[in-house]
Amino acid sequence: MTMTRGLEGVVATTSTISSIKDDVLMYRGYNIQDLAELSTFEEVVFLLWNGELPTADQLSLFKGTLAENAAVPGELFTIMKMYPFDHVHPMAVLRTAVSNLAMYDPDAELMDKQSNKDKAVRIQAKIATLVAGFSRIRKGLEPIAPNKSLGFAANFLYMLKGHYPSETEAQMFDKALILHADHELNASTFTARVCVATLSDMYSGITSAIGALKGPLHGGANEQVMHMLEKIGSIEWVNDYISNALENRKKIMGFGHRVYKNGDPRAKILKTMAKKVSDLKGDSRLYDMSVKIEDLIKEKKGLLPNTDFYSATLYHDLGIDHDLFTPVFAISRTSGWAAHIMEQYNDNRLIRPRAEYNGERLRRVVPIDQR
Ligand SMILES: CC(=O)SCCNC(=O)CCNC(=O)[C@H](O)C(C)(C)COP(=O)(O)OP(=O)(O)OC[C@H]1O[C@@H](n2cnc3c(N)ncnc32)[C@H](O)[C@@H]1OP(=O)(O)O
Ligand SMILES: O=C([O-])CC(=O)C(=O)O
Repeated sequence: MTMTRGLEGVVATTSTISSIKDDVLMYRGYNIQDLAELSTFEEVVFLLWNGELPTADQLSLFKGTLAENAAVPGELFTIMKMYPFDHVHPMAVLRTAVSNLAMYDPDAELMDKQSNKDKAVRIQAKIATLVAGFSRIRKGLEPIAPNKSLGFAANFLYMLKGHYPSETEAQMFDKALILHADHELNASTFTARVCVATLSDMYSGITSAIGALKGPLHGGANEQVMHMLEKIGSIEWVNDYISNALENRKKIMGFGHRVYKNGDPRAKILKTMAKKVSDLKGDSRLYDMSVKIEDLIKEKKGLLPNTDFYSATLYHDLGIDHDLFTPVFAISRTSGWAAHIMEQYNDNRLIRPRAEYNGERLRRVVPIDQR
C-alpha cells in the first residue's frame, strides 16, 4: 500500500463533467472563459446536468422549471427565525436548511434517474431562496418571494436586497456563478461523491458537501480574504501586513492551489470583473489593495491567487454581506455537486480507501483499578 498525504495526485474516479488540464478549466469540454462570455448560469447548469448546452426552447423550459421550484416551504423560514443569529454562521444555517429541505420533499428517498434530476432542480432552485431569506430574517426583515420573471442571478440579488439589480450587477453575478459551478474533484465534490456512493440520497450528498465547502482551506477562503482586506484597511499597510504574515508562516487566504501551479484561470477573469464593478461603484480601494497583495505574494512567495481572492472584492462591491460569500459559492457549486452525484449513481462503487496504521501495537489492556 502507498500513502499520499491529502491524496495529492491520486486519481479517484473518471468523470465527464469538468477537466483541468494545462491550467485550463473546462465544463463538458467547453472552456469556462467562453462559457462566462457567451452563456448564462442556467445554460451552464443545464450543460453540467445533461452534457449538452440547451437549445433556446430547452433553456426556456429549464428556466421556467427552476423559477417554478424556487419558493421554499414557509416552515423552513419559521424554523430559521428561531436560530441564534448573534453567533451562527450562514454556512451552518445553510447546511441545516438543506438537510431540513429534505423533510419537505416527499420524493427525497427516490433513487431513479428522473427523480434525482427533479431533486437537483428543486435543490438548485431553492438554495438561493434559502440564503437570501436567511440574510433578511437575521436583519429582522421578511424573506422576499422569488420573482419568476427574473433570471437566476438577478432573482437572487433581488431576493437578497429587495430591489432589482442593475443589468451589469446581474451580469457580473451571473458570470461569477458560472465560474464557481464546478471544479473536478475538489474537496466538497469529493465529499458529496463519497457520501452518495453509499447509496445515500442527494440531500445527504449536498448537505455533506456544504460542510466541506465551509472550511477556510476551501470555499470558506473567500470570506477570510475579506477579513484580511478589512484588517489591512488601506493600501499603505499591505506591505507590512503581508511581510509580517509570511515571516510568521501564516497562510494568505485566496492564494495557492492544489492543482493549479501557474494560476487559476477563474481568478484572472474575476480580477477583470472586480475591476469593472469597482469602477462602476467609483471606489477602487479594495481592488487596488488586492492587486498590491497579488503582486507582493507573487514576488515574495511565488504564489498566485485562486478563485476565492478576487471574488471577495467582487461580492463586496456587489453589496453582498461578507459572511454570505461562501453560501453564494454553495449556491453555484450545487450545480456541480448535483452533476457529480448523478454521475456517481450512474456507475457506483462504494468509495473506501485504506489507512496505513502507524499507531502503537500489541498493547496489553491493564484493568482499570491498576491504571
Ligand atoms: C475554491 C478553493 O477551494 S480554492 C482554495 C482556497 N483556499 C485558500 O485560499 C486557502 C489558502 N491556501 C492554502 O491553504 C493552500 O494553498 C491550499 C489549501 C489551497 C492547497 O493546499 P496544498 O496543496 O495542500 O498545499 P500546502 O498547504 O501543502 O502548501 C504547499 C506549500 O505552499 C505554502 N502555501 C500554500 N498556500 C499558501 C498560502 N495561501 N499562503 C502562504 N503559503 C502557502 C505552504 O505553506 C507550503 O509551504 P511549505 O512547503 O514551506 O510548508
Ligand atoms: O479544486 C479545488 O481544490 C478547489 C477549487 O478551486 C474549487 O473547488 O473550485
